[in-house]
Amino acid sequence: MVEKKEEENGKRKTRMSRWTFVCALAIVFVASALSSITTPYLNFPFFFIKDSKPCHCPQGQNKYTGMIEDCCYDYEVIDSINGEVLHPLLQELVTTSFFRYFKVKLWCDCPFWPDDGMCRLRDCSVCECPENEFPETFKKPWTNGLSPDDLVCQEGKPQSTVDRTLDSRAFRDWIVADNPWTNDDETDNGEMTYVNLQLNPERFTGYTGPSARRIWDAVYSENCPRYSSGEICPEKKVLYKLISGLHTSITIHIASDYLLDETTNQWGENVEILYQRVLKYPDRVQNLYFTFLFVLRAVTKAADYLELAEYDTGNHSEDLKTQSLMKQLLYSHKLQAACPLPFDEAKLWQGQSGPQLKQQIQKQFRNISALMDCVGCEKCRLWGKLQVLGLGTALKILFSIDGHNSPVQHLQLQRNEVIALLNLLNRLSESVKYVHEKGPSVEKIFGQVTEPALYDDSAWQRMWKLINGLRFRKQL
Ligand SMILES: Cc1cc2nc3c(=O)[nH]c(=O)nc-3n(C[C@H](O)[C@H](O)[C@H](O)COP(=O)(O)OP(=O)(O)OC[C@H]3O[C@@H](n4cnc5c(N)ncnc54)[C@H](O)[C@@H]3O)c2cc1C
Repeated sequence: MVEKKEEENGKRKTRMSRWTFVCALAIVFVASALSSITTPYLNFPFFFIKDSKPCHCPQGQNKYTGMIEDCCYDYEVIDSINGEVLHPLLQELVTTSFFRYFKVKLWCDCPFWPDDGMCRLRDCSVCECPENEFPETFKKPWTNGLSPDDLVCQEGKPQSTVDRTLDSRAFRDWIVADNPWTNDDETDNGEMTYVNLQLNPERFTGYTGPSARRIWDAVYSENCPRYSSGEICPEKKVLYKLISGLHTSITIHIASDYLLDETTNQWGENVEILYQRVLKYPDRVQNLYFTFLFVLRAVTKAADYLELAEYDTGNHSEDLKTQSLMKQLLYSHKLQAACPLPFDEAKLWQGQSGPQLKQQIQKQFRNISALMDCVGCEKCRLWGKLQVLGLGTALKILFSIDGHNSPVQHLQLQRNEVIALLNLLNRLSESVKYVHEKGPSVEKIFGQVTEPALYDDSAWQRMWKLINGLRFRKQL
C-alpha cells in the first residue's frame, strides 16, 4: 500500500515537473517574442512570429534595420544615401589640394603621464629622442620623409611613420578662432607640420598593447563613461556614443587595410578583426552610424558658411572643383529629401543645469583631445588628432552657437577645422559603407561558430534564469 502511494506520488511529481517545464517554455516563448518586437535590430535568430511573418533571420541578411537610436533615420536610408551620394562625393573631395593637407603638431607632448617612462618605450619614442637625433624632416616639412635610420625614433615600424612629403605650395591662412571643445593650440610655430593625408592612409600600424589600451581606458573611464540604459543624461550619452563610434571606425580601418604578411609586405582585409572587435558588438556599429549622422548634421548645419568659405590653394581649377564638390555635398537634393535633419541637437541642454553640463562635457572632450598627444604611434596620433578635431568642430557647430535660433552667421571656423571635419566625415562614410557591404557575409562566416552573445543574450539569459528559478523553487 505504502509502496503504491509512493509510486503515485512519484508519478504526480514527475507530471508536475513536466507541466512546470512546459509552462516555463511557454512563458519564455512569449517573453522572447516580446523582446524581439521591442528590440527590432537585435534579431533573435529563430522562430518568432511577428506581423504574421516568421521572423527568421536569414543568414547573410543585414541585421541593422530599423531606426538608429537618437536619430530619426533608419539604417537602410543612411546606407543608400551614403552609397549613392555621400561616399562618392567625399572620396573625391578629400583628394583635392585643400582637403588633403592637414596642419598638425606631430610629436607627442603628453600632459597626463609626463614622467612614467612611457616615452622611453619605442611606442612613443618620438618625443624622447635627443635634439640632435631629430631628423631634419621633423623641422622642415617640405623635404622628404624619414630615412630608415631614423626609425629608431619611431615605433620601429615603417608603417606607423607619417610620410611628410608635400607639394611646395603655400597656404593662405584662415582666421584663428578658439574652439572651446578642443585642446589644440593652433598657433603657427615651428612645431606645426603640414601632412599630406593621401600619403598617410589610416590603417593598421601595429600599435597595440598597454600603450594603446591606456589611451582608450583613459578616454572611456575618465572622460566618457559607458552608461547603462536610463542611467545618465542624453548629453553624456552623446559623448560616449561619439567616441565609441569613432573607435569603431578606427578599428574598421585597421581591419580593412591590414598588414597580412610583414615579410612580403602583403596588405589586405582582416575580416576576423572586423568580426571580433566590431560586428560582434551591435552597439559599436550603432554608435558608428550615430557618429556619422551627428557629423553629417554639423556639416549640413554649417552649409552657408562652408559654401562661402575660401578654398584657395593657388591652383585655380582645382579650387573651383573643390567648391563645386562642396556645393554638391551640401545641397544634394537626394540628401535633403532622404535625410533633412540627421540629428536633432535642439533636444539637448534643455534642463536648468544645461549650461553647467555643457561646460563639464566640454572639459571632458578637451581632455580627450589632449589625450591624443599621448598616442604612441605617429600615424595613429595624426588620425586621432584629426578626427578628434573633426568631432570638436562638429560639437562647436552644433552646440557652441548660443541658443537654438543660433545665428549661424556668427560661426567662425579655422581652415584646419574644416579640413578635419570633412576628412572625418569621409572616414566615417567609408566605415559605414564597409560594414554595410561586408558585415552580412562576415557574420555568416563567423556568426555560425559563435555563441549567442552576438545577439541580444537577454532572451537566452531570461530563459535559463526562469527555468533554473523554477527548478530551484521546486527543490525547496
Ligand atoms: C587615438 C587612437 C588611434 C589609433 N589609431 C590606430 C591606427 O590608425 N592603426 C592601428 O593599427 N592602431 C591604431 N590604434 C590602436 C587601436 O585602436 C587598438 O588599440 C589596437 O589595435 C589594439 O586593439 P584591442 O583589440 O586591444 O582593442 P582596443 O581597440 O584597444 O579597445 C580597447 C577596449 O575598448 C573597448 N572597445 C573597443 N571598441 C569599442 C567601441 N567601438 N566602443 C566602445 N568600446 C570599445 C573594448 O572593451 C576593448 O577591449 C589607435 C589607438 C588610439 C588610442
